Amino acid sequence: MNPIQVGLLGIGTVGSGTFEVLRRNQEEIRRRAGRGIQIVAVSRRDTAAAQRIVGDAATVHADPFEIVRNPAIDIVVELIGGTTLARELVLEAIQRGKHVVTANKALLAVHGSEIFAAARAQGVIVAFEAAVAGGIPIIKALREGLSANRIEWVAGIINGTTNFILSEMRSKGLDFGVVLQEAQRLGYAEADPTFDIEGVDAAHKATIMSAIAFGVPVQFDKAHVEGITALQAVDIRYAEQLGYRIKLLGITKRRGHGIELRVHPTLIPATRLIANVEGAMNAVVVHGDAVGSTLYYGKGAGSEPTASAVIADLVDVTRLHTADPEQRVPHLAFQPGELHDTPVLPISEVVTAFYLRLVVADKAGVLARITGILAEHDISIDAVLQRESAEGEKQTDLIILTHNTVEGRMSAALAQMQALPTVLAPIVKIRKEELN
Ligand SMILES: NC(=O)c1ccc[n+]([C@@H]2O[C@H](COP(=O)([O-])OP(=O)(O)OC[C@H]3O[C@@H](n4cnc5c(N)ncnc54)[C@H](O)[C@@H]3O)[C@@H](O)[C@H]2O)c1
Ligand SMILES: N[C@@H](CCO)C(=O)O
Ligand code: NA
Repeated sequence: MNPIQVGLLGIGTVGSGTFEVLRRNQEEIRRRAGRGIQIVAVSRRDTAAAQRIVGDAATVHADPFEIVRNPAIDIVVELIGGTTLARELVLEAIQRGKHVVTANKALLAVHGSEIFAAARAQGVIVAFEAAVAGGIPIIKALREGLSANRIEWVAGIINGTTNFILSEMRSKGLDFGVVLQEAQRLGYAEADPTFDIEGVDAAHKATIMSAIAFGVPVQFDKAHVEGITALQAVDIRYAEQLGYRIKLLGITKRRGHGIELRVHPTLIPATRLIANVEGAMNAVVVHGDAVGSTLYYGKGAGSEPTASAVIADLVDVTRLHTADPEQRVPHLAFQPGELHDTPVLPISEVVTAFYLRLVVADKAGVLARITGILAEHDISIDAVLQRESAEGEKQTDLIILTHNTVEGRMSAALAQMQALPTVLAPIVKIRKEELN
């Protein structure tokens, strides 16, 4: 049988890795897929650069629509990124009956419902393993391996750039800006690194996992998103003294009648495996009612690790494209007619424990006043640490770990504490999860 014909839109970090791994392992991949997989056309604005990568193995196009409109192409691989042009290209490819493989989490988190509906109508596959946690087969695990379970929660380090930054800051005492530049040089960071450091990229990925875990539509606009730019070195140190590490986590959880969907810096016990995931590595914990907690670890970014997921999708599509669409794994794991409209809860209804750091006047009665306010709001304390403040004499850093509470209640208590004349600086609040 002739090899299946693939067109690559975008041949940058992930595209060039995809081309190289497919070339290097073509025989192994053919034996698995039952048919060769061949990239026959690529698109990049800088056509000379693309030509240098592909030689005479594929045609090079400045205009990606030339590939989408080429009737000889069976599968379009979208590796351009962004949500405007990528959306147009993907929708047109689907309209023309082509299967799509994409690594574009932003596109799916924002336009996923439209794209999956279009794909269903045309009977084509949209595969996206590379979009979440790069090379880790987490989509496969959630959609297929864990399908017996009622999934309770998913929590992951799903942005390599920020984990790399947090790790380097903690272990080498390096400055935020220096580490970010290194992450960009290594090809981990998004074209616009604010997406990484402000938590948006992790929220895109958490949104996709939430949809697949709970059988709800993708709804990025409902996610609560905080990044790491406000995080201070002093809190990383205090957290360590209390036996915790701070990680940027993407979390989605069942809670009563709703779902929590949030990204924020989080204290996690230093003894958890996931607390020891360093550098650009990713890790995701999935908790199912039958299986308990399972952990998936590996490279979530970079050229060949991400290519590994793109090519796994190409193999799936090659095996399945002739199958009856009813026999395929549904895009969002649940049958399209079986998605529920379970609401995503506002952050005020989310339940977590908290780390608080207050800079207070070093006077008798201050601690009692603060613990009193927490008690008035029915928030119970887990641990208290008092340290000499770097801010100056007659000031003390007061670090409080609380037990679980509803965020709205904590916000009310914080407002009251912040108004005390003995509280001398903005109170730092970081959420804490036990992940057990
Ligand atoms: N880099 C990673 O580690 C990684 C990991 C997982 C997912 N992703 C996702 O994969 C996608 C690609 O990321 P990347 O890191 O390879 O990006 P990149 O910037 O290295 O490559 C993008 C490519 O698209 C091409 N391109 C952009 N606009 C174009 C246009 N109008 N016409 C033709 N070509 C155009 C660029 O020339 C470039 O070759 C993004 O959606 C990204 O979020 C990246
Ligand atoms: N910018 C992303 C790439 C992988 O999606 C990261 O740092 O994890
Ligand atoms: Na993946």
